[in-house]
Amino acid sequence: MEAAGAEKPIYRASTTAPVNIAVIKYWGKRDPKLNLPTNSSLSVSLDQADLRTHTTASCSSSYSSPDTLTLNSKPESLEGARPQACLSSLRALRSELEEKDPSLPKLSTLPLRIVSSNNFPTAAGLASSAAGFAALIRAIADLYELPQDPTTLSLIARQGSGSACRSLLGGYVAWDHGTEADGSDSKARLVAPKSHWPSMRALILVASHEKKDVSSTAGMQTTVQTSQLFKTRAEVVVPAAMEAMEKAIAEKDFESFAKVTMRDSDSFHATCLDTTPPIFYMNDTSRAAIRAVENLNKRAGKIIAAYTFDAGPNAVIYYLHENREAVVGPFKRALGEKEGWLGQQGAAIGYAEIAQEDEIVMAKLKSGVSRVILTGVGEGPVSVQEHLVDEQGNPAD
Ligand SMILES: Nc1ncnc2c1ncn2[C@@H]1O[C@H](COP(=O)(O)OP(=O)(O)OP(=O)(O)O)[C@@H](O)[C@H]1O
Ligand SMILES: C[C@@](O)(CCOP(=O)(O)OP(=O)(O)O)CC(=O)O
Repeated sequence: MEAAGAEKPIYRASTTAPVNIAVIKYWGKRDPKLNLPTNSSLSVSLDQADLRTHTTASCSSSYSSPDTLTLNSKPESLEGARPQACLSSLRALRSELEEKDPSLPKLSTLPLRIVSSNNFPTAAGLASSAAGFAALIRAIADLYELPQDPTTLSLIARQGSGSACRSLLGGYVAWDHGTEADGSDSKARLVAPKSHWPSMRALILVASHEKKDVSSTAGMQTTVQTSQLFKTRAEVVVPAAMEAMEKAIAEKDFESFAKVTMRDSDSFHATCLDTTPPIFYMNDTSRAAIRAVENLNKRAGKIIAAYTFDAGPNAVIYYLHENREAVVGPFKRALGEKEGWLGQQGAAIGYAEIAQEDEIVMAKLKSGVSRVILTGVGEGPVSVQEHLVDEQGNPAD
């Protein structure tokens, strides 16, 4: 935290936070108010060089109430129960510090001015809420100089958006569902840091920039209420998948990682289809991506790519760096004219021939994919000195 200006100081702290894409999906709440999940989940935090939220939290007695959030240059409400739960938990932790040490400035009593920017489309199924809430919590925790570790802070982020708790850590991250009624054991856990398995990559085929029609929050509530498959998924399918996934990560066994990833995505979307009324997050473009991945695995004679889909049609395809030509090459041939290939990773990959069996699916992808993102496993939130609020307390350009 740093303070600018003497009389009425502007206190500021800034952070970036990663997007995470789950390989075992969170879907269903056992307690909607505390945002407690029915099942555990596991994700990969992605490289912030490619996808990140940058947030500055500031407070000052020169600000007027209420607290404000500016997201991508537009005002965003903080009035909902979820952001309010996060803000009051963080203020309570700061006021504990202030009570213990009366010499500390009483930041917990000052209005907050938060400015944030996502370098990717917001609310298009690219987990913006996860990176967004993780950055919000981390930036305010840094502003308040809270001593709590990321796992403890994940308890707060979870109340903003469930998947956000996993973005407080880098690498391979689990969110244990926990069993306590108050949610005190429902938090993020580091399964393995990025350094354990740094060669994991992700090719994201952005199939939609549109805001989705059924939000994750609403969709999972309807699934809990109406799906018959849901109970088996939560009680049988996911616990077995979590065990298999943790083993696959520990052993850096990509084939197992991929099998579990694809099966879990299929299981989650089957549960959505089993909801009344049914929820369709995947579209023809998504299904073409599945076929393309199946075909390239068949050609390789082993599993070298794994698809997964969140609550939207975008495909995330995990693969290892050593297989980049075989996995990404055919997509580059078909989608080379789309935005997203110019970065270091995309430029290094050659154009592979499109196999005959891929011609139809690649044509579908060509018409349905708007851009690609090449990224990989990354680190957790990082404190930065670049502030989005200037020394006078105004949003910086
Ligand atoms: N940088 C940010 N800071 C604070 N809140 C954010 C930020 N970015 C996104 N959000 C919040 O998250 C909301 C979008 O969440 P939503 O769940 O609809 O989409 P998504 O996260 O992209 O998709 P999904 O979670 O299903 O993958 C935004 O409307 C906003 O309220
Ligand atoms: C399909 C998912 O991406 C669902 C994410 O749901 P959210 O975390 O957005 O839901 P809320 O807790 O209601 O905010 C799967 C996942 O990320 O695990």
